[in-house]
Amino acid sequence: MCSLTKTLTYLRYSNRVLGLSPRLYSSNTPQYETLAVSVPKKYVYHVELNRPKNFNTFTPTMWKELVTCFSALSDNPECRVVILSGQGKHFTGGIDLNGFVESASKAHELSDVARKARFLYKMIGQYQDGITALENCVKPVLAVVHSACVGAGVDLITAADVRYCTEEAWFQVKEVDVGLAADVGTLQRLPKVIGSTSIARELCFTARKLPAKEALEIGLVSKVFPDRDSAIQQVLEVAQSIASKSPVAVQVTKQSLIYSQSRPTPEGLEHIRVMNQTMLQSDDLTKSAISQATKTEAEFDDL
Ligand SMILES: CC/C=C\C=C\CC(=O)SCCNC(=O)CCNC(=O)[C@H](O)C(C)(C)COP(=O)(O)OP(=O)(O)OC[C@H]1O[C@@H](n2cnc3c(N)ncnc32)[C@H](O)[C@@H]1OP(=O)(O)O
Repeated sequence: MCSLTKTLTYLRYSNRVLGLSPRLYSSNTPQYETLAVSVPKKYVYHVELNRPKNFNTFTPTMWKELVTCFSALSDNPECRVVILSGQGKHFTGGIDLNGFVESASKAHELSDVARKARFLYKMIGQYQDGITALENCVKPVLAVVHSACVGAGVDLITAADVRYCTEEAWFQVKEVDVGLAADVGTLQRLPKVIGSTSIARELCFTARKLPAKEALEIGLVSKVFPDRDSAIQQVLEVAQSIASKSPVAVQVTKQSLIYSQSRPTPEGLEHIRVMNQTMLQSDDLTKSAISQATKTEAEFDDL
């Protein structure tokens, strides 16, 4: 082996062992089996569902990796905003039906109803955690959907902060068609996201395909782009704009929105009051004020 090949082999090996990838904007990009993480711009992380040959369907590994990945990004001071998209033909075809049948059939190996129930209760909880990981991540998550977003995909994107899609994208709350009541978030989040229980219930009961145009009309997505590349490019600009602002202000804003979405207003007000009795003392406040007054860009410390 020539010395250059040896060096490259060593670098690839040490990066893999250390969980690092040689990226320009960060020294901190762990890789996963079902998710690809990159850092396209400073402070902007891109998470891609990475099972393109299987339409990015959700496997037991993917549910677990969503938790690990979004929890790591939440804790990563170099990350200020996350873009979530899918590789390949579709954003996602939902849960991997073969894997799901296999996992669920493990319950049937148990002889007693209480033990079967406990097994399934745990499994559903683990899957719910994979979706809720997006909400628990204090950095804003911007989802970009192209082509199909089926079943678990809708659960996933309704836990994101902002949603965008391409013109040929479509959404389907498919669960009733496969004999399930959706149980990892759509029933709880979709009505709040679109602000219409009537439309949400119609979509959940009928499992009809919702095209991009209608998704925009009902407020499921903020904007529709011609194709995936232009969508990612434009959303990258939104992400950079968010990343340029005080991470204290942005992250506490997300925490307050999430906390308040399922609580009465007085509780939300108390929560932000307690948060801001500390956060208003941050240097970010002064830096932002100076930047606004002088029309200059502020540099904020990592958070
Ligand atoms: C505790 C429970 C937690 C979560 C539960 C979540 C529930 C769900 O996610 S419900 C939704 C489940 N998904 C589906 O029902 C997928 C339905 N499939 C489709 O809509 C389409 O196949 C497609 C994903 C949009 C892809 O369309 P297209 O590009 O036209 O390819 P096809 O020819 O339809 O499919 C090719 C091949 O892929 C198989 N396949 C598609 N999706 C899945 C899947 N989710 N799991 C397993 N296999 C899937 C499809 O059956 C075809 O297989 P062949 O053997 O080639 O026929």
